[in-house]
Amino acid sequence: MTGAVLQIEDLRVRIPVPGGRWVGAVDGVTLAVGSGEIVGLVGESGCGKSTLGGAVMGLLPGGSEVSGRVLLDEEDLRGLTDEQYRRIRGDDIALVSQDPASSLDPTFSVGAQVAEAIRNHRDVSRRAARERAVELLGIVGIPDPRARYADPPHRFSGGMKQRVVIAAALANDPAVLIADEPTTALDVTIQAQILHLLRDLTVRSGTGVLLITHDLGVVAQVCDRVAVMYAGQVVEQGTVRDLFARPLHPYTRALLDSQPAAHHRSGDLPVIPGRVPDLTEPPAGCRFASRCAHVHDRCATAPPVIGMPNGGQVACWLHQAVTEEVR
Ligand SMILES: Nc1ncnc2c1ncn2[C@@H]1O[C@H](COP(=O)(O)OP(=O)(O)OP(=O)(O)O)[C@@H](O)[C@H]1O
Repeated sequence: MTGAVLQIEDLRVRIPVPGGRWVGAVDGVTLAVGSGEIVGLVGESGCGKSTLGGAVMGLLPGGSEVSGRVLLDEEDLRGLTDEQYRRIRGDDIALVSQDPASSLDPTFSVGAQVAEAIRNHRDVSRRAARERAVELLGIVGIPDPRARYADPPHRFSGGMKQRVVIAAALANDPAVLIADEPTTALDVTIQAQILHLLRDLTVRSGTGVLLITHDLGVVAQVCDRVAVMYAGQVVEQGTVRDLFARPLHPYTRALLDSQPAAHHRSGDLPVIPGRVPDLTEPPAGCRFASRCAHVHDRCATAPPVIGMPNGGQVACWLHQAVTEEVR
């Protein structure tokens, strides 16, 4: 993609674990997010989604080894010092995570926290930051924001807290927002409101969003494109419309078939028979082979990434005859 605000190229992340071993949590991921675009990153627990988000945010477990490139507006973030990273975090790149309560300081008012997010990165007066914070609280749908400015987080519901977190994250118009399961802790109706809020705000500001979720229902609601991650690798990516209408990878199909029905509790995880392989010793060849109904001798060799005529990509031998290899 040209003009991507976030371009991830052949990213690999290894995390050290006891016994001198390494978890290859992200293994050769290439992915782009355009301005104002929402790209869903889906997969079961343990597939490396949060580690990928952490690599973009510069927030990985100590001792992790990273290779590949993470370009933010064409600048490679991988060479940044901790201090440089601290400066761009909350400014050029921002994070909204699952639990709004842990993102907010219980001892400060919500308004002060949004104002601080502004003053950490902008040389503005307290008064100007306060006015902007009131405005932002209004934009994210906090009723009567001037009156609620001084209230501490515990006076807000989970959904309202997440709105405050979004206000703080978008305070400085970041180029990229990493939203890691932003609605998993919320009930279904509130979930939809928060997702639509994110969609409206980021499309309007041109912020590119990487939306990490295990829930394809969330992807269907707000994403433009989606990347399906399995065992540290992206196995399929494409537009939401194409991928839902015609999933190509057997893992994508299994994920779609396993999504909890609408009446189930929100936050339920998909259930696919078998489990994600141990990423300290990933299998050679296709990593989904042991769970795949279409497994074949050739799956003992890692499949190529194949470009489809509609612009999508899939890493599966089933489609090799269809078009050309991308890499
Ligand atoms: N701090 C850590 N120390 C050791 N291993 C880790 C650490 N963080 C992640 N991992 C491992 O990296 C792999 C990918 O984990 P990650 O949390 O990125 O996956 P995920 O898809 O985001 O899962 P979830 O949806 O449960 O958050 C897993 O095998 C996990 O055990």
